[in-house]
Amino acid sequence: MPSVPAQVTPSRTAMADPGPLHRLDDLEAEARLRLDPVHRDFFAGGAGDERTLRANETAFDAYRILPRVLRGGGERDLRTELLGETLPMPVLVSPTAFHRLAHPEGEVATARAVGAVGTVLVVSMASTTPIEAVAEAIEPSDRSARLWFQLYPQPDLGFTASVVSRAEAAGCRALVVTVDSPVFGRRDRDLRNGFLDLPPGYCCENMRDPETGRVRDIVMDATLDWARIEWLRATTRLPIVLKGILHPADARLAVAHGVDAVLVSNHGGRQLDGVPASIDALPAVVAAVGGRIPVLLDGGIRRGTDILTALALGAVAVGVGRPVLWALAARGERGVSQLLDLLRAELARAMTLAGAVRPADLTREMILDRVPG
Ligand SMILES: Cc1cc2nc3c(=O)[nH]c(=O)nc-3n(C[C@H](O)[C@H](O)[C@H](O)COP(=O)(O)O)c2cc1C
Ligand SMILES: CCCCC(=O)C(=O)O
Repeated sequence: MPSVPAQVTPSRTAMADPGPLHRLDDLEAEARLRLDPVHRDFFAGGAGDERTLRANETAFDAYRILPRVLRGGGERDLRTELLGETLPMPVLVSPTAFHRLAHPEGEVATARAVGAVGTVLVVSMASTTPIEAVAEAIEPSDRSARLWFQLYPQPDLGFTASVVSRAEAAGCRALVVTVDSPVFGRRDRDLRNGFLDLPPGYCCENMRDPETGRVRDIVMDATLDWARIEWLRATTRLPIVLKGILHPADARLAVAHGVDAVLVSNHGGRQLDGVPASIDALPAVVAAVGGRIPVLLDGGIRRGTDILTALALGAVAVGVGRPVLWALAARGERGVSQLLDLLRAELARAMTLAGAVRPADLTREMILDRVPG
């Protein structure tokens, strides 16, 4: 397998205290200074012409918040019920691969930071730290991160079952099955950069064969179908979240197959270019599901007002992907905590200004859509 060409050596000297974080955007700028440009392109990039990647963020421009006033309420309460648990806020960390390319402490640093706020970290199947080590890193804390495990179902059912068992044994509380990747998206930046595999010394630790210790490649399986979801349903007692639902008909099928939640996502614009921005696909999925299971969303969430918009349009919670990688690369564990604190503070302020005390107070009528730019 080709390794990554040597590029700049990111500066990893002892980080001075980066100070407070005022804007999420600052993290990306700081990360750019520290990351190998090839890895930065892998994190930042999308498929094809990156139309969907851009749309994920810009689509929020077409929505306006119609606030209510004189509703009082004092302190905001961001607590969110999801899959039988109470999260401190409606924000999850979406699964992203290869955190050790962002920071030497990788997924362990991410998990500790997520633990500090006690929300959900969806650990990628393509994590560069084994799920057991991620779980151990957060064990001693009383405000632990809740770990969910993201799965690319593999054609080898025995191996898939063994990965699911590992996730269960490590204490993961849900299985997030990615269904938008029957084949890998075509990503021009990575092709140009020759980034086809992890550099020496890193691997997808969750792909280690329990018997041989050999690390398998992740297979994007074009035979994946609803029968395999039924098989998974019968294989695990963990709640199953389908990640990568965009079509309302698929959302209805998800409900019919006993899935516990759907995550409206286009994989951060990295799979099929030309699909709608996640926020634009959300309302039809919410309508199709009709409250029977929770609907989550990721893609382009960068501000508290983006979270507010998604919740008002019917999402129960949202995920963030790239911002976590920028935070990790820029400031390590502290950066990820600062990012989550910033999103929480921005959401609380936006809710206060919009007259909502709790997420449940955010309703469809508070959003005007198709506002011309
Ligand atoms: C560098 C990178 C790696 C990703 N790796 C995975 C992955 O391993 N599994 C997965 O289901 N989604 C993966 N995703 C998609 C994210 O879970 C999420 O859907 C997306 O990043 C959300 O959009 P955002 O980056 O605009 O927040 C990845 C995204 C990025 C940017
Ligand atoms: C095999 C790694 C998959 C990571 C991924 O899902 C992505 O880059 O979007």
